[in-house]
Amino acid sequence: MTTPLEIKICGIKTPEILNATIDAGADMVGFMHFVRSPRHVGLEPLAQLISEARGRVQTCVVLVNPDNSCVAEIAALGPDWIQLHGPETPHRVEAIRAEAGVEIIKALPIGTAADVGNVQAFLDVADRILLDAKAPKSAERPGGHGVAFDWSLLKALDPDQPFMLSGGLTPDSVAEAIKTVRPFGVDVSSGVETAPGVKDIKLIKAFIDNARAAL
Ligand SMILES: O=C(O)c1ccccc1N[C@@H]1O[C@H](COP(=O)(O)O)[C@@H](O)[C@H]1O
Repeated sequence: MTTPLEIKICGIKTPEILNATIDAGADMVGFMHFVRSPRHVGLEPLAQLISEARGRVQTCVVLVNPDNSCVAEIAALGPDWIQLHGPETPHRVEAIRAEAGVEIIKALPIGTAADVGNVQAFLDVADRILLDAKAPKSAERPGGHGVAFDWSLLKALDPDQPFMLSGGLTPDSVAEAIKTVRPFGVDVSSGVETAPGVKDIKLIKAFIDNARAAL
């Protein structure tokens, strides 16, 4: 399925929210498998969620610097994508892609012009690049803080290079983000929650509707 804008709703934990998100028109759903996240989903519920979503929406499991056994466990569940959201090097991303046999989204933290310069090194080893805000220094996890970054930094990117945008997007800011940055896709977690890890279907629907209306 080709869509002009790919919309990913991340941090889904329950079948109710999964089904409502699919009904609302998301292109991809993300499941966190990282114990320090308030959106963490263990292996058993993860298997059920992926199975329920299969063929209805693209599925993505978000991992942070996973070891080989974690990669193998997740790959065995058959997600469409694995998102690597930690300090994985290009070499490690390439190895995980080969080991898992699953398409890879590499998330990269953006806070400075030098961070934008890092993107180039991942273009050949990841299937998609996701640009996210850099986590606060004291943070216990590298993403999902609901913090935006300075989108003007992205002017330094090759305009023909597709990327997904995340970091503090909300139903109120997503249209402006799309018009300003022209990303291939958008990704949200905190901005469609009422508390960390608690998704709200009205906010999810508003995010998707506002993103589609921005095109
Ligand atoms: O959501 C988390 O808890 C999380 C933990 C570890 C790595 C990534 C995480 N979330 C991802 O961060 C971006 C942006 O999230 P937000 O919209 O700013 O809350 C998104 O890809 C989340 O999946």
